[in-house]
Amino acid sequence: MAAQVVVVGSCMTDLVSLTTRLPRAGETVLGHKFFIGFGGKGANQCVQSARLGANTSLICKVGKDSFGNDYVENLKKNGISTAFVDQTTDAATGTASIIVNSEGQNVIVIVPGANLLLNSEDLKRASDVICKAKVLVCQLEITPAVSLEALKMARASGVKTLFNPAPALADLDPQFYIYSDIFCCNETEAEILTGIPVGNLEDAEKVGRMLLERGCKLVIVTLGAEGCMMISVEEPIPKHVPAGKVRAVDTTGAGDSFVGALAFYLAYYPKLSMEEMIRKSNCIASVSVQASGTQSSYPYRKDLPQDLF
Ligand SMILES: Nc1ncnc2c1ncn2[C@@H]1O[C@H](COP(=O)(O)OP(=O)(O)OP(=O)(O)O)[C@@H](O)[C@H]1O
Ligand SMILES: [K+]
Repeated sequence: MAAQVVVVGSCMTDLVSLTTRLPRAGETVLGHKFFIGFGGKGANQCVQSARLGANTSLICKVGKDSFGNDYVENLKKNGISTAFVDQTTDAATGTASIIVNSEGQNVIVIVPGANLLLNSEDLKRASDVICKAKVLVCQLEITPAVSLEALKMARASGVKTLFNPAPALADLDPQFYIYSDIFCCNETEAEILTGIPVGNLEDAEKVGRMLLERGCKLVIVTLGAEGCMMISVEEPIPKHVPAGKVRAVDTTGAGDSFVGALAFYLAYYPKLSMEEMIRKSNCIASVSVQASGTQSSYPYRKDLPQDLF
């Protein structure tokens, strides 16, 4: 079965230590808990899509090391095709070393490692899968030029492109706007890209109009508990799509849950209106904020209200 949702993006192993306080330079502190999590925006989005029932393939690079081996296992457990997951000896699997103190403050070191070695050759090897997809999803945790090339390959084959400009780059190549059918950013990314601080719906609408002018066909700005703002060339009057009220315990990874869910609806329910797809994706992301962690908080189709399908 060909993958309907193809993600070109990152895998990161999260190494999380919990301590009472953060160490100062040169200091050693004793932590009380350690755990390893699977993260990276590309993999997160792919996992959420797969858990909703999408046939998925992730195009990425990890190290030929124990973290890389474990990551491949994790993708397989989620039913994701790993045919284009490459393991390299030239760099380590991407890691995020995270220390969290009892006030919830953190310090984080990200080493992208193998993610930055994903290249044009890897895309060419996967071109058949990219060109036969319904939806291609990209972010910016790999070399941006590689993401852009993947978007161009998809566009040339009439594959819908969903681009999440995260983490944001102030000097984003303007071609990204043109090659994104759907450009989906959060408030921080919106501000870095446009210089407009987003504190409310009106600000998000201004961002949306500016990004349409830059060449996007459809812009979504996610607004946390407020849901999303959408605006498109076809429907230039901005719409607010609210999220349901829930008790949030940990919003980490909500943006990736939203993007993964949206990719699923674009691929499998193309006749739904965009507003309805966003409403359903809000529902799924709002489930993820009610559990801790990133992928560990992403819901499976069997545990969701069946009217979402
Ligand atoms: N408190 C909340 N209640 C309900 N839904 C939420 C809440 N926070 C986030 N969501 C859902 O998740 C989506 C994405 O959230 P947000 O805009 O915070 O993304 P983000 O900043 O990229 O997230 P993160 O960086 O924490 O992964 C929202 O559009 C909404 O659907
Ligand atoms: K979460």
